[in-house]
Amino acid sequence: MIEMKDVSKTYPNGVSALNEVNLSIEQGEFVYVVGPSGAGKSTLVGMMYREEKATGGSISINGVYLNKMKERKIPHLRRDIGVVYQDFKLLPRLTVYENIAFALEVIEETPKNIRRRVMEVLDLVNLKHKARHIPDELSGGEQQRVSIARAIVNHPKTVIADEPTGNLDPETSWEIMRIFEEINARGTTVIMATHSKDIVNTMKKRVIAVENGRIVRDEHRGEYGYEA
Ligand SMILES: Nc1ncnc2c1ncn2[C@@H]1O[C@H](COP(=O)(O)OP(=O)(O)OP(=O)(O)O)[C@@H](O)[C@H]1O
Repeated sequence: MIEMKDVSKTYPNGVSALNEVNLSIEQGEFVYVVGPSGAGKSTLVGMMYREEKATGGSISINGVYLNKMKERKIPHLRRDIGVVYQDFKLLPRLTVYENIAFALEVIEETPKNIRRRVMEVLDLVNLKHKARHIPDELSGGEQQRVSIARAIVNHPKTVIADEPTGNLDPETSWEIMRIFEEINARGTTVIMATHSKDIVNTMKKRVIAVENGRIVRDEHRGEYGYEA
């Protein structure tokens, strides 16, 4: 469960990006975060994995309070939260296999378990045949599938995605969304900031709308609510 109580964020330059936000997300939910450009979506989801630190209020994930967390504990937190970015953030010199295995090597999994688990997630995203390729040899959609595989390889309880289809064409975006649906169906919480009206309106999930750093709407089976 993720809980935010009166969470605010003012950046060092004085920009107030979030204002006393309250929200609660249960394990296993699928939540879209929508809103105009600059509304505070990235700031909101970034605070859930301590990419951004709140300047007011409290955030907890499964009972762990993120704003009190010491910097050295952050890698530990990230083991339980998978993150997917708009621009994939794959390591360019490593193969697909190595990009995914890396997350398991740092926690000193046995080579046998690493191999089994990497092949399992590659199978889930349908990319076993590209295991030995480097990111540059893949399409955008394939690179995003690798980054999703990397995000879930540790069996995180939560996956946070910040505009994961922002760089992809509509058809490829739907392939990516089917993978997120599958991940969510297995019990993982999925929280996704997006500008995709089509996806939000078709999928009928919980929708949280942010405007000027405040939550202005929180609906189950919600709509995008803005022009695309
Ligand atoms: N590192 C930063 N330093 C200062 N201001 C920032 C920083 N990051 C974001 N902001 C400001 O905070 C506000 C919220 O930005 P944020 O990126 O969270 O919005 P967003 O809804 O994700 O926008 P977009 O849809 O364009 O990605 C904006 O006014 C933005 O300019």
